[in-house]
Amino acid sequence: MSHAWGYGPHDGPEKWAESFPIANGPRQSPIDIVPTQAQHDHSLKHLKLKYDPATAKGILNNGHSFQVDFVDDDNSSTLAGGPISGIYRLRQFHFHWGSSDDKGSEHTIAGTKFPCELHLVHWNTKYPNFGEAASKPDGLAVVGVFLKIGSANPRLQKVLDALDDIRSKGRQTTFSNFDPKTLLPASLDYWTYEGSLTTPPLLESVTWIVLKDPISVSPAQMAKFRSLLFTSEGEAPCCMVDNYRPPQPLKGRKVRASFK
Ligand SMILES: NS(=O)(=O)c1ccc2oc(=S)[nH]c2c1
Ligand SMILES: [Zn+2]
Repeated sequence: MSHAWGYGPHDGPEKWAESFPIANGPRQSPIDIVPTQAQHDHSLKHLKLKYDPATAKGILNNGHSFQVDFVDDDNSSTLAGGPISGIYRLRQFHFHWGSSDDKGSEHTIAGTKFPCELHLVHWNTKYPNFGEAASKPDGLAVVGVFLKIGSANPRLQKVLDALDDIRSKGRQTTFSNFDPKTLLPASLDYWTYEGSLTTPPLLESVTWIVLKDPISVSPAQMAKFRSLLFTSEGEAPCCMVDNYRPPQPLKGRKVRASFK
């Protein structure tokens, strides 16, 4: 049975529970982060990000977003410290964005939406691979970064320039020698909470680490994101926009802050 899902009126987030009942689970993502309700936890460590640009492998339009994939067969590109124990390997990064600049992020801050959100996806090396880790409560750690409209961000440009080659669903091309650390803001202050994948299968296996400070993106750069298609070559083209899930119920979870 196909569990085809998307972001439209007939297959979007309001319909996902029909095929993925965990959509109504106790630790779903994203959430609205309310800074005044987040508790500063001084035991939270600094994030330790070690990324080797040589592990960048390719860039793919998967029909829901685009992702940059990394070689993850050793500990060349990893996340450690922060709220997690052990070492997590970088698997891929991708984005979520809106059809206009007033929406697009998945997490929100006291109700404020950003035009875009970056997710850097890592898996716990106590498990043999990403697929196994994705089914464990401590299997994944995703670093979320907000993008805010401002001056053009030169660090995004190599990624955006590759989008012309992957306009349609299923298109991929090589993407090498890229350090995702260049996409992070100067401050690594973060909020953290226990959540899930924000797309089906919505597995409740993610320790979320959402950075407080955004990076910039220009309106012209946002137009590049919106030039992608949800659809394959030969299908009626449908612009890839509004590929975000709205905030989900907190259900008693605590959000901790690494900063005062
Ligand atoms: N949007 S996200 O929660 O970062 C995320 C990360 C990795 C994923 O793998 C599958 S499958 N769906 C995913 C969603
Ligand atoms: Zn995501």
